[in-house]
Formats: sequence, C-alpha cells, structure tokens
Amino acid sequence: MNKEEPRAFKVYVRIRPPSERELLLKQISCEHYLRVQDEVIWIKEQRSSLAKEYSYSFDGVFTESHNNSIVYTDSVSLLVSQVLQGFNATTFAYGTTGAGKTHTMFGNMMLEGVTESGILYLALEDCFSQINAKRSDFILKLSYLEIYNEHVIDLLDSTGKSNNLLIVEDPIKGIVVPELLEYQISNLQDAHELIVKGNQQRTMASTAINQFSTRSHAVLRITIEQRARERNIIEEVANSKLSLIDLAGSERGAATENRGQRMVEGANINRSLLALGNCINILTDSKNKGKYVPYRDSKLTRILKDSLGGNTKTIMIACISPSIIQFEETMNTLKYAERARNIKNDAVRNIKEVEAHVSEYKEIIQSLRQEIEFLKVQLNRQEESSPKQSFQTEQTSAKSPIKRVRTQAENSNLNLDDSEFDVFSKRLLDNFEEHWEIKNSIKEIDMLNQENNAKLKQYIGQSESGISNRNMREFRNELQALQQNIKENEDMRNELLESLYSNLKVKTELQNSIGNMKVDKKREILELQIALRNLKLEKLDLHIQNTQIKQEALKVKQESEAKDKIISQMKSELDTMKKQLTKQAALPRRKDIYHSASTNSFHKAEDYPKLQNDLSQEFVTSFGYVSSPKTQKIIKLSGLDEARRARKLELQSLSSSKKNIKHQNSYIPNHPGDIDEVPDKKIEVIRSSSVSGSRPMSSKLDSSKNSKKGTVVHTSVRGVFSNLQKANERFLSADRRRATPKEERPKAEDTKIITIAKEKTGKDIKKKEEVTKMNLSKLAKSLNQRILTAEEAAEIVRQQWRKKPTPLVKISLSKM
Ligand SMILES: Nc1ncnc2c1ncn2[C@@H]1O[C@H](COP(=O)(O)OP(=O)(O)OP(=O)(O)O)[C@@H](O)[C@H]1O
Repeated sequence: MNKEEPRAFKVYVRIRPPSERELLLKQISCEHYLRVQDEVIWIKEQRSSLAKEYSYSFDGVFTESHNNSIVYTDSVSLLVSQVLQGFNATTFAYGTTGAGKTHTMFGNMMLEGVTESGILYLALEDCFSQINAKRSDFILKLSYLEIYNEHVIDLLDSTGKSNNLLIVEDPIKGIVVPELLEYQISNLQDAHELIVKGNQQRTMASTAINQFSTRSHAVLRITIEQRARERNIIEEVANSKLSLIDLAGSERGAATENRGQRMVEGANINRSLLALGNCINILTDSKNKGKYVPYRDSKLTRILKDSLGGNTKTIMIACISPSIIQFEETMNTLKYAERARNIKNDAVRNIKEVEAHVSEYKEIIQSLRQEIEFLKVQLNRQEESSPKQSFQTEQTSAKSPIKRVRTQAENSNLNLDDSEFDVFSKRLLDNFEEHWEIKNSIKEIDMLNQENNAKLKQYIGQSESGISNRNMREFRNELQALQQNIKENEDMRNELLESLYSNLKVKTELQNSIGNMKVDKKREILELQIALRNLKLEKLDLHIQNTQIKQEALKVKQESEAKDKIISQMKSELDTMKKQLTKQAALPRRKDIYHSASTNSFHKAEDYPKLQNDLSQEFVTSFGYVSSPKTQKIIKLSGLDEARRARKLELQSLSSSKKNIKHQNSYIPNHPGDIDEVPDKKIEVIRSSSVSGSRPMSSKLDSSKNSKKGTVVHTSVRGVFSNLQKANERFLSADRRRATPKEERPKAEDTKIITIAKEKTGKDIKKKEEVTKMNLSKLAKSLNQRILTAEEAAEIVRQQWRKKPTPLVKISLSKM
C-alpha cells in the first residue's frame, strides 16, 4: 500500500468475511466472483459463463484476512500524524447496509465483550501515544453527533434537547455545529467513556440484512489545539480536527424489506447518500469547474463539505460484502468509490467560498427576521380578530409574493394534543430551516455564476483578440464546458426557486394553522420556538461578523507589513543608487588612478576581481546602453529601472560637460584613461562580442564605413577567456557611453543598422535585437565584412595575452 502518495483524498476498499448466514445459504463463491490483485479488485458478472469481468483500482484493498489493526496501520495511521502536524483529516466508512462499516470504525465495541477495536479507537490510541512523545502541549476535545432523518443530534447531550442543531460554515474553523457539546479529554479512557455514552444514544435497529443496523450517520470529531512546550520558542498555536465518520448503509427497499419507521429512515439515508454521490460526481470531473456543488442538499454533505472539496486530508473506506447476492450493491459501491478517488481537495477554493458566504448570511438572516416579524404580526392580528371572521383572503405583506388563502377547514379552530403539537412544531422548524438552506443555495449559485460570467467574458475577449499559440480545440472545450456549467447552474437555480415556492406554500399553511390555534399557550410556545431559532441565527450572524472583522484586521495588518517591507526595500535601493551616483561623480579621479597605476594602460591581474566588481555595478546602471536581454530581465526584476533613469540623467550631464573632447577616428577609446591624455594617438578599434549577442553592432558598422576589405565585425571568444573578455567589454561599454558625444551615441547608429539591415535583407526590422536574430553572416557579408571564428578570436586573445604579461584582457584589433 502506498502510504507516501501526496493525494489528499484516498480510497481504500475492505471486503468483510462472509457471515454465518451467507455461508449457510452458500452465497459465497469468492474465487469466481471477486478477485483481488494488489490494489485492484476484479468483479465478474454472474449472468453467463462468458460474463464480463470488471476491474477497479484503489489506494489499497483489504480482504477478510486483514483485521482492523492492519487496516488502520496501512491506511488511517498516516492521517493521525498529519493531524498532529496541524492538518484537518477525515475518515469515513461507506457501503451498503451490513457491509462492515460499523465494524471497521468501531470494531465490536457496540456489542458486549469487545474483541476487536475499530479504527476510531485505534486512531485515538495512536493520537495519545504520539502526543506523549511530542514536545508540545495539546488540548483535545471530543464531540459526537448523529444525523438521523436529516436532523443533527448531539449524542453526548443526555437531556435529548439538542436534537436539531444548525450546521454553520465558520470563516476560520470551517464546518461547525456551534451548539454541539465538546468535552476535553486527556486520555484514552476519557474518550472511550464518551464514545460508549454516545453509542448508547445512537439510533440502531434490526433490519432484514443487519441485526444491529445503524440507522444514522455518526460523526465523532476530535479537535486538537497544539502549543510548543519550550518557553523560548515563539508561541504558535495549531488547530486541527480529526473526523471519524460511520455512515449509515445505502439500501434497496426490496432487499431490506423495511416498513414504517425503518422505511422513512432508509429513504432519508438514501437521500443523503444520493446527495453525497451527486457532490462526488461533480467534484471528480475536471469539466465541472464553476459548477454548483449541492452540498446543501443534505445534512451529511454539509458536514462533509470540508472533507470533500476543502482543506482536509480524507480517507474513504468503502466496505463491501463478499456475497454474490450483493453483486449490484457491490458494483455500485466500487464504481462510486473509484470515482471518488478523483476528488481533489483544494484549500484555496474553500477559503474563498467561506469568505463569500459571510455576507450572504447577513442578507438571509435579515430576510428571515422580516418573515418572523411578519409571523408575529400575523399572530397578533389573529388574536385581535374575531374567530367568526371565518373566510377571508389577504395579502401577507406588501413585499411578499405569497398570497395567503385561508380555507374553511383551516379556519376551524385547531386543537392539537401534545404529540400532534410536537409534530406540528417540528414541521414548522423544518420548514424554517429548509427555507434558509434553499435561499443560501440560490445565493451561492448567483455568486458562482457571477464568477463564471466574468470568466466567460475573459474567454470571449481572448478569442476576439486571437489566440496565438494556444490549442484552439482545448480553448473551445473549456469555453463550452463553462457555458454548459452556467446553464446547468441556472437550471438548478430554477429548480430551487420551485422548491422555495413549495416551501412558502407549506409555510403559509403552517402560519394559518398557528393563527387558528385554540390554545394560546401552544401558540406562544411556537412563537417562542421561532424566536429562539431566530436568536440562534442572530448569534451565528454576530459570530460570523466578528470573525470577518478579525480576518479583515489581519489582512490589513499583513498588507501594511508588506508595504513596510517594500518601503524598506526601496530605501535600501535608494541608498545603493546614491552610492552609485557618488561613485560616478568621483569617476574622473578614479580614471586617473587607473591610468597612472600602469604605464601601458592595463591593470595588474591582481586588481582584476575588484575592478570586475566595480565594472559590473557600472554595467548595471548603464543599462540603457548595454542591452543583453538577460541582463535587461535581471535589471527589471530587481526594480532598478528607476535607478537607471536617474543614472541616465547623471550620465547626460556628465557627457555634456565633456562635449569639447576631441575624437579622432572612432568614438571608441582604447582605455578609460586615454580620453583626455592621448587624444591624438592612433586609436585601436575594440571589438568584443559573442556571435549570438546583441551588442555593439553600432561600433562595427561605424568602423566599417571607410573599409572595403574585411573589417572585423564580430569576434567570438570562448573558454577561459570569455569571462574576462566580457568584463572588458562592460568596462568599455560603460566608458564608451560616457566618452561619446550625444550625436555619436549608438541610438542613431542603431537606426542606421536597422536601415542597412532592412535594405540588405529586405525584411521589415523594427528593433536592434531583431538584427542580431537575423543571419549575421549574411549581414556581415553584405556589409563587406567577415565574422571571426571562435578559434581565430581565441588566437587573437592568446597572442595579446602573450605580448602583454599582465593585461586586463581586451581584444584589440586595428582597423584594416
Ligand atoms: N471485518 C469483519 N470481520 C468480522 N466481522 C465483520 C467484519 N465486518 C463486518 N462484520 C460483521 O458483519 C455484520 C455487519 O457489519 P456492520 O454492522 O459493521 O455493517 P454496517 O455496514 O455498519 O451496516 P449498517 O449500515 O446496517 O449499520 C456485523 O455482525 C459485524 O460484526
């Protein structure tokens, strides 16, 4: 089993051993029906001897010979260490009823005399032993809930009052159930006691398939707060959560033979598993980016939202039966599980979604508040009005689209007994909550489609401006998928609007019934229940607002820190620039020193590293003149454009002060120190550039003006000399610019090159760089010049080197 794979969503399959009943009824023939090969399961159709065999691949497959301990070590154990590093993690067992989910998660803890611990217990054990070995302080809290018939119930609240809790998407903590009880645990024993307590409350029943069938989804959650123990370490707090989930089993009505309450449970279980399947289907297809994921379709998918498309490392253990009778169910589970492997958990997306929800909540709560107000007004009105005003039609509110039609039957005073009242109250609150969920879903779709439409605009803009090198087919597919998703989101929105309409109809009926209630006390209770729900929402709203404010404050703080960093960077750049300018002002003096230090105008070899350092700085600042594309990029990246501009101005003023310098043959001096001292001596034309470089084309052409014979245009120097040669070139380039009067500066020459190149090659050339990209030899030939080979150039350098024992290095070629 590959434990090191970085995927955040992994799927394992577990085949349980055959039960006594299955063996008795000879429903097992594993060798023909199910085959396991490493991480692949082969399943054979049973219809004929030529039946097809299908294969499904997973992150691991466990067979009947693997007990819970092996399953844990090879799959979930890695999650525990990750949770202790600060990651969120979830493990859930999935499968049909009786496939072994509860056994996998709890072992036979639910039964008398535990013989095999489940993954949940093993994970906690591991957690505590790892914590003890760590040098941090941990605070562990445990909560335990079940989702039964679409209600969230706190299994640790023995009063039984926490039976319909709200699920909220907290901007920081992710999915939470704020009213859920959390108990701090400090050892395994504490955890065990709480789990046993919770299990006693869990809804279980006997079905035709499973004697101890769990009829609800159970979510055990451990939240972990971690602080470094050492005092000298900056205090960091890591919060993470480990969720261990035992899902209720999917089931076919016919197979379970369920009736009455069991059937209602089954329908709800199937509904939530169907919703889970729908979410998985959308999340696993890359074409579905931007498509609405209906997490709100069930409480299960709401709770699992973090674990499916969010910032959580998740392991799904799909449990299957070895019985041939379960062929269809096993096939479905395997298909479902293999598909789930493609889920990609994406932390960034999750955070973004959470942020978007905060403002939505406020609006929805506001509208709910208005509705409750309306409800209260209606109740008051009802009290005031005579009971004999029986048949009437009225508008519920100026803004509300619902027309309230009261039937005679409704008007006959409602006298509910206590159990009827409870059912009524439950219907009312369910309706209230459904309303909330539908409205949230619509808001989410609207937001998503807003984003999608903005993307669509971008796509269309792209196609209008023409996609140069992009694969057209790929582009069209993406565009099509986006359009399709927008449309499907719209369809979903329309469906939700219909549901909202039905919800409002039911709500109107319920409101009417409240109005007709005979016993004032009961009416009051209902009113209070609604008010309570409303208050809870307000509390949540405040909490979310508070979190949002904190987040914004944090963002502002981070932004201002980033700004401070930029400012200090800019300051240090400014300092560097100032230093360079000071150096520049002192340059004539430095030239004198260089010159007088060596009678033959060359520097001593030992001066070279220092010189090279000085030169490279000058080279950078005289960027406008020397323009190797790589250097340009580096300079741009380092943000020195500004420095360059300032430097340019400085150079301009320097060169204008030298306007009177007499230049004899070429604008290229032999050496920095030569300009003032030896204006009349024969000046050597210095060429140094790599063939592929874009540098001093201007000098080449200029020097070739008077020449008919092959004047050297380019020399190519490689090997040991190339670095020295480049440094020399930089030196000369920087100096050349300073020494060259404005009118002779390469800019004009660049234009000249381009013009000549254009004439000679017939190509439309706009930039100097383009000239170098052209066939240089062709250009050189047309200009009656030739390019030196690398060997020739190297030889020239070697000769120079031999002649002068301590040269800086330069390639000095006389004009022919
Ligand atoms: N790996 C296993 N080893 C031994 N017995 C197992 C194993 N898996 C399941 N069983 C047994 O099979 C029966 C059904 O298992 P379990 O209750 O775990 O199924 P389930 O998938 O949770 O069903 P439901 O969805 O109805 O709750 C139980 O008696 C259980 O002890």
